[in-house]
Amino acid sequence: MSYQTGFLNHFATEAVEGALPEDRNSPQRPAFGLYAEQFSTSAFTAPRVENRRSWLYRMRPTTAHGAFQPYSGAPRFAAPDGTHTTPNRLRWDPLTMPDGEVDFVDGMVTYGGNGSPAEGGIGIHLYATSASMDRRALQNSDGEMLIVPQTGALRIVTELGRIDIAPGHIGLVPRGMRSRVELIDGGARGYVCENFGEPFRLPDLGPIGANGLANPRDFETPVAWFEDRDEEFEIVQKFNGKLWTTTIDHSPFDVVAWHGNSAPCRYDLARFNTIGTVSFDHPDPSIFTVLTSPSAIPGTANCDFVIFPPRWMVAEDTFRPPWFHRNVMSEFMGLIHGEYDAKEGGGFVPGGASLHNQFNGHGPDAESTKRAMEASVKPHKIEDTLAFMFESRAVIHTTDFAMNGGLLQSDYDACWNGFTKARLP
Ligand SMILES: O=C(O)Cc1cc(O)ccc1O
Ligand SMILES: [Fe+2]
Repeated sequence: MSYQTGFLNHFATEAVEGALPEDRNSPQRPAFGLYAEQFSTSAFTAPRVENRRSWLYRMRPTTAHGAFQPYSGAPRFAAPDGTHTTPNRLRWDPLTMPDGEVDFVDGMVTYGGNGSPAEGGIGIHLYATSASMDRRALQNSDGEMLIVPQTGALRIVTELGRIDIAPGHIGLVPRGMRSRVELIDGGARGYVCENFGEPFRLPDLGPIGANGLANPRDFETPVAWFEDRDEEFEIVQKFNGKLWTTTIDHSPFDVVAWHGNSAPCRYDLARFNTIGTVSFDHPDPSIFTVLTSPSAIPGTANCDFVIFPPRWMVAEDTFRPPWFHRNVMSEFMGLIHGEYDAKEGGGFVPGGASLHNQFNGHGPDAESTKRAMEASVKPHKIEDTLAFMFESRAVIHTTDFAMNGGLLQSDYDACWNGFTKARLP
């Protein structure tokens, strides 16, 4: 597998020499009879710094297909309808692996979301899959997909090339781009943030300076790759919250060359340059932001993707775990491996998830609080752990599966029982 490095670069790549026009985007007759197609994930007139588009040179135009029909698979891949929205703190056990052959599309399970593909917002999904997608592709017209594997490595075949992601990596597929998810080493499970808002980008660094957090050069975008297969392929399209299907008589992965800045990429979270306090107090978790999707309100994200990676804790005279907290932003968390430092009492396990919706109090469980208050604050390395958060400006609505699917823990609130009352002088 070959990659080009950099975040949002203007890349140029060809799988066959001479396929990529050098001097213009749309020659009268592209090389070898290829067809030029512009793929736009921003409005044509978006400011240059926001403008995202690529030019694809493919064996057949994407237009050659019949009408899409409603798709009847993927029974749990559907936005919440608003009837299960709750202020309660929620925590879930991991998904069980499916019986039989279930691919990435049919194995998607929506837990929550907010907004809509038209107005922005996010969809939050977990997946459990036992089979590679074969002769079919997913086109998500509603949102960009941030894929966070928890077990099992994935090969994501996209129109612009292939990326491999194992647990500890993330993959990012642009809105509207076709992709196929293949399993590299058997069954796989993980999380997906579907971003209806502004595409993810690196956060500003402010006083941190020109370097740090996720560095642009650690993002990897595939080189052009195509397959020449004259067989039936199904295209499953997510469009305005619903799934549709159509069939074409060839592989949609027939892009021989492309150039541009709207492209899939992967990132190894181990490359994250984690920054924290070297004096006192626990910084706000925004210090751990990998990628952000801004809203129209400055500094108030449609979605922040935040990680809690291995790191040194050195703060003095400080309560080191996450503090107790009520937040205008809503917080959905997952755990890739290890233990999260605010939940040492157990219950938040790899593959599981939690939701702390807008303004509902949360923070370290009683066990973590006790340990942190009694600990001697010597330098201590938090190791073998990787948690993350999808943080969003609007309430996260939950689905029927999230509330009644058998994985919701009934006793989550109890992790905050037993705090002794302060004794005043
Ligand atoms: O566990 C959480 O809820 C996420 C979180 C982490 C942190 O370090 C500080 C605040 C916060 O909300
Ligand atoms: Fe929080």
